[in-house]
Amino acid sequence: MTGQHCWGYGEEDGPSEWHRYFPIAEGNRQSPINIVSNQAVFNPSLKPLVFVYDQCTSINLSNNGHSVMVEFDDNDDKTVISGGPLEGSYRLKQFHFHWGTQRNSGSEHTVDGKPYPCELHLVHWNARAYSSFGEAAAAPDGLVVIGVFLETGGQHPGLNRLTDALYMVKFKGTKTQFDDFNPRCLLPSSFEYWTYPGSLTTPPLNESVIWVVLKEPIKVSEKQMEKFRKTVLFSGEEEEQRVHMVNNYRPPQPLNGRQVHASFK
Ligand SMILES: NS(=O)(=O)c1cccc(F)c1F
Ligand SMILES: [Zn+2]
Repeated sequence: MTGQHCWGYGEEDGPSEWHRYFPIAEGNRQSPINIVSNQAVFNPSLKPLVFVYDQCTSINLSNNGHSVMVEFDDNDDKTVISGGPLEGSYRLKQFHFHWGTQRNSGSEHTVDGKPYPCELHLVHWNARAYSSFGEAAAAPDGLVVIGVFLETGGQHPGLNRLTDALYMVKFKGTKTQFDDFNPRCLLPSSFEYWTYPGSLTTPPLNESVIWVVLKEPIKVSEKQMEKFRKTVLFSGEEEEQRVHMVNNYRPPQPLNGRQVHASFK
């Protein structure tokens, strides 16, 4: 493990080892967490979430060795979220996923101890207060990540364009053009959510994220989940070992007295 370049999800370099190079791993506002639904406090002052995604410009789909990610043009306020617990709007930078080997593990957040097979993260940054994503990622109110649970059920038509393109980003460090993908199709019908102050769930684990986890999962088919599990690798094309990208999730971290708020009763 050398600095921010080399960490993973294996025995030697996985979540239990991250504290060696990223001591904030043992901080007091780490993510993910287990959400205990009957301890979440309904906060009537929380506003509805507003997703302004219609003018979004997706750029590429890539495999960064930790997840598969779709990046967006964030040079202006075309694609933002506002409302909810937020002051002002936050710009969409990228979305990515975390998943397991079968349906009883894979998500990062859990609800009453229950994991989902996959979790989508839509990463936004505070472009009003900071001049770059990097600067925002170092600030306590710099980032907002929307967490969406994926549950297995019927096929999700909107996800097919992505799962059909995964073969293009099989290896770590590969990317492919990916235009005109509007992530609104990956949102559930209800925008009810839990929210709490937390961190990135991967190194550098900055404690700069306002988490907004949607209660309603979206349904994807087992076949679509299998595409994630069987197509993309942690390893690069030049590496000897071919290791499927699975179980790229950090387990829940101590709440350390944080309050989880609910937008709903
Ligand atoms: N898993 S995660 O959503 O916390 C995350 C991961 C990498 C970079 C980020 F900006 C980020 F938000
Ligand atoms: Zn994530």
